[in-house]
Amino acid sequence: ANAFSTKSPSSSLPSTIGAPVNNSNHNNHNLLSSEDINKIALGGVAVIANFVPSDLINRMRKDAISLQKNGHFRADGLSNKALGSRNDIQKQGFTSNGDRQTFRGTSTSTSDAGGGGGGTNNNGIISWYNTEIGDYKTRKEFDQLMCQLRTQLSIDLNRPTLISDEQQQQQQQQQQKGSSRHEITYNWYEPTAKLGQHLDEHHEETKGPQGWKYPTRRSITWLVYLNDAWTDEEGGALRCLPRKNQNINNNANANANNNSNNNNNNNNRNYGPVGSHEGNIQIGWMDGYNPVYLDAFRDSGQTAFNTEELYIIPFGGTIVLFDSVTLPHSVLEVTGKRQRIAATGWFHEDSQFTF
Ligand SMILES: O=C(O)CCC(=O)C(=O)O
Ligand SMILES: [Fe+2]
Repeated sequence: ANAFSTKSPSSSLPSTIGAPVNNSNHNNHNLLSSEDINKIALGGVAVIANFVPSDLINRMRKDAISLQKNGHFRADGLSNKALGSRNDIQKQGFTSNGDRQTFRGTSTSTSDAGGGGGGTNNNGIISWYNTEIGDYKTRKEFDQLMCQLRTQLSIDLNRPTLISDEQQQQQQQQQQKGSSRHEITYNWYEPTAKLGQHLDEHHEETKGPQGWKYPTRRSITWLVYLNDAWTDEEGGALRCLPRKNQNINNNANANANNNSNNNNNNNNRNYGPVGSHEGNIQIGWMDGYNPVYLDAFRDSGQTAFNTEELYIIPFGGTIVLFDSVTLPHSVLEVTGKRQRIAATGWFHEDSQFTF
């Protein structure tokens, strides 16, 4: 299958606020089916095999390997706040063998899950767009595919600020510097490396004063695996805990009506889209009338009880997409002999200062 082929929207959705919309005017950038869009909108995980052509995957893998050889990756893990700044690799105790290593596309991050090495060169050029290292042409080609994807997500998920500064971004890209609104990285796991369970972004409300500090925050996470095939036995699966029973047939009214049935019918407990939209400051999702933030360890956070478990094998060419706030996930230990290589990134949208 050609990753660039147009897929037509199939199902129609209830038009609740913030629900994904079927817009017939976006055929030029229709990389995802409406089924995939619905999964992302409703707290699930979209997984598409062979999304990126194998020729491009092979060139990206070679690029990552050459950047690794030339010392452009940095050990990078999940920071422990008790140990101080996450940028202090030594304090945090990250190692190249035990932790993820990152070749970063930006130096800015609003989240614990990000941060890490690389960033910009002396001219302020983001590493991904640095023409002087590795295979810039290939990284640029991939970047263009991801920009197309972001445009579709912005329209179909009804998250306008995913692309609202498009013009500014284009200017920045012309200067080959990249944009802080799109983090784009290579990630590298040596055998025995793993990554603990985390969320890529947190609800503004659970971050306290920090929550309103940055103009943008992560909105959509994307992962593209670069491994030449991969087997279960090699470990390194992506473990996800998506919301259970994402049910697109339930609209806001069904939500209210069925609320009293919660005890009898747990399967139909959660309704409505996840993420940021009008009047909803980026909750994980609504459980009846209660917002579920997922950051249970934070004062204002809550736990989601109604999740299922999903394991994704990091097979070359596969793309994985999910809402950055909603999905707890981890990378299981790489048990085989090969390195696990991926391109990963985050599309940003505006932080919500008022509601
Ligand atoms: O590589 C993966 O499958 C996931 C990586 C991840 O969760 C992250 O970098 O935040
Ligand atoms: Fe993550």
